[in-house]
Amino acid sequence: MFARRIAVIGTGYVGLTTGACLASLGHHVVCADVDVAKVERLRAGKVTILEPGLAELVAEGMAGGRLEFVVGASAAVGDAEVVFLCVPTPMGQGGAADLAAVESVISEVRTILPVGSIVVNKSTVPVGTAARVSGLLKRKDVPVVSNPEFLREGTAVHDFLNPDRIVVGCDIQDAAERVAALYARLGAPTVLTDAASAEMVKYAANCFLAMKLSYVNAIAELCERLGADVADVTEGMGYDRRIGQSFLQPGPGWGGSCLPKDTQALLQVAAAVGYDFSLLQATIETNSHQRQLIVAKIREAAGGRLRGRRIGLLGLAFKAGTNDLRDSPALAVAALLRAEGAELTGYDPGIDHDVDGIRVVSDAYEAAKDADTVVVLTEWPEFRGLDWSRIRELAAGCVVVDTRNHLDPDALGRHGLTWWGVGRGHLDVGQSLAAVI
Ligand SMILES: NC(=O)c1ccc[n+]([C@@H]2O[C@H](COP(=O)([O-])OP(=O)(O)OC[C@H]3O[C@@H](n4cnc5c(N)ncnc54)[C@H](O)[C@@H]3O)[C@@H](O)[C@H]2O)c1
Ligand SMILES: O=c1ccn([C@@H]2O[C@H](COP(=O)(O)OP(=O)(O)O[C@H]3O[C@H](CO)[C@@H](O)[C@H](O)[C@H]3O)[C@@H](O)[C@H]2O)c(=O)[nH]1
Repeated sequence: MFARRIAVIGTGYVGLTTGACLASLGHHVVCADVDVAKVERLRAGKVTILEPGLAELVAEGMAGGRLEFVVGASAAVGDAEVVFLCVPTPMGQGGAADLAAVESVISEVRTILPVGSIVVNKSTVPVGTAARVSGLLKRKDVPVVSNPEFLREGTAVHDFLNPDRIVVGCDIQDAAERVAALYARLGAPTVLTDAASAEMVKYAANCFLAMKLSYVNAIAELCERLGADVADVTEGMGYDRRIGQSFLQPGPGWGGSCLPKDTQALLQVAAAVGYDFSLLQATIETNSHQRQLIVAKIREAAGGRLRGRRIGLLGLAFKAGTNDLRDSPALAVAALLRAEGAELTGYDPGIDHDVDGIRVVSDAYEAAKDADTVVVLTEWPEFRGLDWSRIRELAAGCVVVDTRNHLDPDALGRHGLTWWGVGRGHLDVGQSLAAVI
């Protein structure tokens, strides 16, 4: 393998992981960000996002002289052979992806990119963006390649180094092959395609995952109304290899920094070409409805009203293993509870500051203290091992609403608590789950 000189623009979840992992594969990487304080922290070896193994890889790369951090894209690209764009593409007006950061980097570096270098788009961008970036670059010698990233937050390093697949798209085959070669050591299946198809893979995959989750949340609601147990239903579905066991866990709705914006963006892209993507629209609406259903469940658990009720929230991040609060379903549910007059105290292992009107405390017991209802919103493993008899003593009420079906219902029942899951019925004090379903 040839070590390449690589620039990575943007040092967030994707950029920092890409930079540190490519350095660990032997490449020489310069990472750039506009956020001066972030660059200073990274230079001091401080990684503030919660990603297992990332701080260690950053330290290793810096110590080995293969990874450095600079302020501003122009300071990174001077002698780069390959330039990765890992900047945000947030939801813009009307739901379309906002490409301002991508465009700003291109206008910053277009005249100083080395002859024959390659621009690689790793940010999630709508079909046609590679062509648009090419047009902005006005550099016939610099191909633009689409190489979408599929890592998940909380397992970013693992996912980057053990990908299910690498997708590389460019209308110039040689450029696509040069980018694919950077990952050769990973031995992953590689899809070499045109730029538009590579861009489409990313949205098609994320929207499919969102659709799977909305579907399973709808099935969970039906299970609840019909007296079936969604855990057994999804297990039974998942053994079918065409369906698979993963992404079948019902919850308070899907969220995070990607699925919500990417579903909206594809909807806009579809509308722009005259296609009414009602399946995707329903996927989004079902997700928003799921939050209402969860709030209705908490309201019922709290005795039919939320005004003045104290609700103890366990988990605030959009899923376990991350301290990312962007588009967190937990915060969306919390906002609805607050709008109905509930008083919220919350605990999350990754969060140490108050958020959106939620008084954030430093452990689960403090969150449960005096709570009329305790609600699990994020599936942190530590919640399984809580001392439920202590929670029973501290809380004012005795219902735990487990929106992730994460806890052991029998363990709660043994300590005088009533467990309410999603799509699994209720477990009242002294009952075992088998008795109610
Ligand atoms: N977070 C994920 O799990 C994930 C996974 C796959 C793909 N993506 C996609 O990757 C892209 C980046 O996502 P992220 O979560 O890493 O974002 P992020 O917000 O964590 O990080 C983006 C970084 O880019 C920096 N930045 C913004 N403008 C810049 C500029 N002009 N020059 C240099 N730096 C600049 C920001 O300061 C920030 O540090 C998005 O398109 C996202 O959809 C994200
Ligand atoms: O069975 C499940 C699985 C997930 N979720 C929820 O779905 C959301 C998204 O989860 P996940 O996909 O693990 O999070 P992300 O880190 O946002 O990763 C998604 O978005 C990234 C950014 O595009 C992609 O790279 C990843 O492949 C894609 O999984 C979260 O709210 C989860 O709690 C469930 O409710 N049930």
